[in-house]
Amino acid sequence: MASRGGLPRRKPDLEFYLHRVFRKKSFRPLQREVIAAVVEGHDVFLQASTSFGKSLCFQLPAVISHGLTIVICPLLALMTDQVNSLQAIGVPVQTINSSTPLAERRLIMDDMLSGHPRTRLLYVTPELCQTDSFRRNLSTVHRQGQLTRIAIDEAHCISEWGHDFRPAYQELSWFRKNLDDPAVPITALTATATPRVRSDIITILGLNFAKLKLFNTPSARPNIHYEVRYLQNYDEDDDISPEDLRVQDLLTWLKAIKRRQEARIGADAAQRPPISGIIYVGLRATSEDLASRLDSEEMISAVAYHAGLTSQDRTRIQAMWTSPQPPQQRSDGKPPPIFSIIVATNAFGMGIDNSQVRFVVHWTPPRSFEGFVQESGRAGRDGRAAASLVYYNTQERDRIADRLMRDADNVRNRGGSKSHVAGLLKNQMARRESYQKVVRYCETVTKCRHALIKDLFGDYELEEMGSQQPPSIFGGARSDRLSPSASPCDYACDFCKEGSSGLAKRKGKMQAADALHGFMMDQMNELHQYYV
Ligand SMILES: Nc1ncnc2c1ncn2[C@@H]1O[C@H](COP(=O)(O)OP(=O)(O)OP(=O)(O)O)[C@@H](O)[C@H]1O
Repeated sequence: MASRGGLPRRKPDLEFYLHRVFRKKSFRPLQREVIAAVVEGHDVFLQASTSFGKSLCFQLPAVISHGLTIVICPLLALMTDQVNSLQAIGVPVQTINSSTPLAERRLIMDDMLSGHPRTRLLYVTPELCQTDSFRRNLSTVHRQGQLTRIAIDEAHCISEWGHDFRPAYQELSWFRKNLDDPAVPITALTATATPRVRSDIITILGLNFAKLKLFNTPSARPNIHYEVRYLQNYDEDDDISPEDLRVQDLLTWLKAIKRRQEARIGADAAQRPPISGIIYVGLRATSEDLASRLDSEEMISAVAYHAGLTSQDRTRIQAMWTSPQPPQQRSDGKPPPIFSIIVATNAFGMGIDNSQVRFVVHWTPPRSFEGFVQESGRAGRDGRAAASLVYYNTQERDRIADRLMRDADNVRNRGGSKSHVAGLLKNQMARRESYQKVVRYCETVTKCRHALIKDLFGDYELEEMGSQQPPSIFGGARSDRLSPSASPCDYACDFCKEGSSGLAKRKGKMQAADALHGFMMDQMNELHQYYV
C-alpha cells in the first residue's frame, strides 16, 4: 500500500495543499493513497462509490505538479460544476466545450502552447479529443514536456458493456498510442464498473499493468441497510392497487422510523431538520403523482423531480436539497415535516450532493444493477446509518424485462452498418445482463445482501488483482471466509436480520416466486439468440 514512506524523497506535502488550496480538514479513507500514486506517476484505476471525492484525486496532483492535466468529462453539467468550484478557490482551470466562444478557445490554446502553461487543469469532452487539431496541439504540449497527466472521469463510458456507453470514449485509446516517450500517465475513474467494463477500460486505454495501481471502495456500503420489500402480485379482483399497497407499506415503514426517533430524542424531534430520502420511480407521471400523494401526509414534505421540469424548477429543487433548511411552518399551516422526500426519475443524481440522505427507495426494480448500486449509494454519504429499499414482485420484474426486450428489437430494426448494429446489440445485451443481476439480487434469500452485491459486482476479482481498499470491518473480507454464525454485514441487511426462512416467508407473498430459474433461462436463451 502506498504510504507516506512510499513517496519519493522530496515528497510534496499533500496535507498542506489539501488544507491550503482545497480547504478540507483531512483526506477521506483511501484518498491519500490514490493521490500519492497519481503524484508518483503511476497509471491509476479508481473505482469508488459516488461522492467518495474522486475529483480531488486528479485535482490535487494537478495543483502540485507543473504542466497541464487534461480532464475528460462526459457531461457539460459535471464539467461546469467542477470548473466553477476550482475557480472559486483560485485554481487556474479552463474548459473547452460546445459553449466556449471562439475567442476564449484561442486564448486557452495560446496558453496551452506557450511552453509554460498557466492553466493546471483543462476540462474537455471526449469528442474534442477526437479532432485532429486538438490532438496536434496535445502532441506539441507533450513535446514541450508540459503534458503532466490525463484524467478520464466516468471511465465506464468507454465500454459497450457499460450502462453509459459513449463511442467517443473508445477513441481515447489515441493517448497511450501516440503520447509516448515518455508515456503520459493516465488516471481512470468510475463509480461503477463490472469486471468486463473494467477490463475494457484497462485494455482500451492501454494502461500499463506493470505500473498500474488499482483502488476501489466496496460496492456495498457498510453503513447501508439493504432490504427488498416483496409485494404480492396484483389480481384484478384485488380491492387494493399495487400503487396503494406500496404507499401503505412505505407509510408504515416511515411511521416506525418516526416513532423510534421520538422515543430517542423526545420533543426535540420537531426542532430537527427533516430526514431526507429519495424515491426513484420509472416515469415522470409517477414522480408527480406520488410526490403530491406523499406531500398530503402531515409528516412528509415531498417534491417531484424529473427531466420534464423547467430548468428554474430543477435548480430551485437542487438548491433546496443540497442545503436543507431548519424546520419551518408550512404555507398550508401543517407542522414542520419529519421527512423531506424527493420523488425522482433517474434524471436526479449526478453531481447533486447531499451527504445526509437517510434512505433511498426504488419504487420498482431498478433497470440496471450499476444504476442500483449508484443510486442506493446516494444514501448515507456522511457514513451514518442509512437504508436502501427495493419494492419488488414478479409482475414488475417481467414488465421491465419486456421493456428491455422491446428496446433490443428497436435497435435491431433501426438499421445502420453491421458493426454499428452489432455494437448497439452488445450494449443491449449488457443491459439485459445487468437487469438479470437486479433480479438475482432481489430474488436471492440465502445470502447476505452486502456479500451478494460484492459478488454480482465482481469486487472479489478486484481484490485478487491487488486493488487497495479502505480499511473496513468487513469491506475486504469474503463473506465465505467468515464463520457461518457471524453476520458478514453486522446485521445491516434483511437476510442477516431475518434469516433465510424469515425472508423466504416474506418473499412467498409473491405468487410464482419460484419462477426465477425459468425466468433466468428464458432470458439467457433470448439473449443468446440476439447475440449470435
Ligand atoms: N477530503 C475531503 N474532505 C471533505 N470533503 C471532500 C473531501 N474530498 C472530496 N470532498 C467533497 O465531496 C464531494 C464529492 O466529491 P466528488 O464530486 O469528487 O465525488 P465523486 O467521487 O466524483 O462522486 P460522483 O461519482 O458523484 O461524481 C464534493 O463536495 C467534494 O468537495
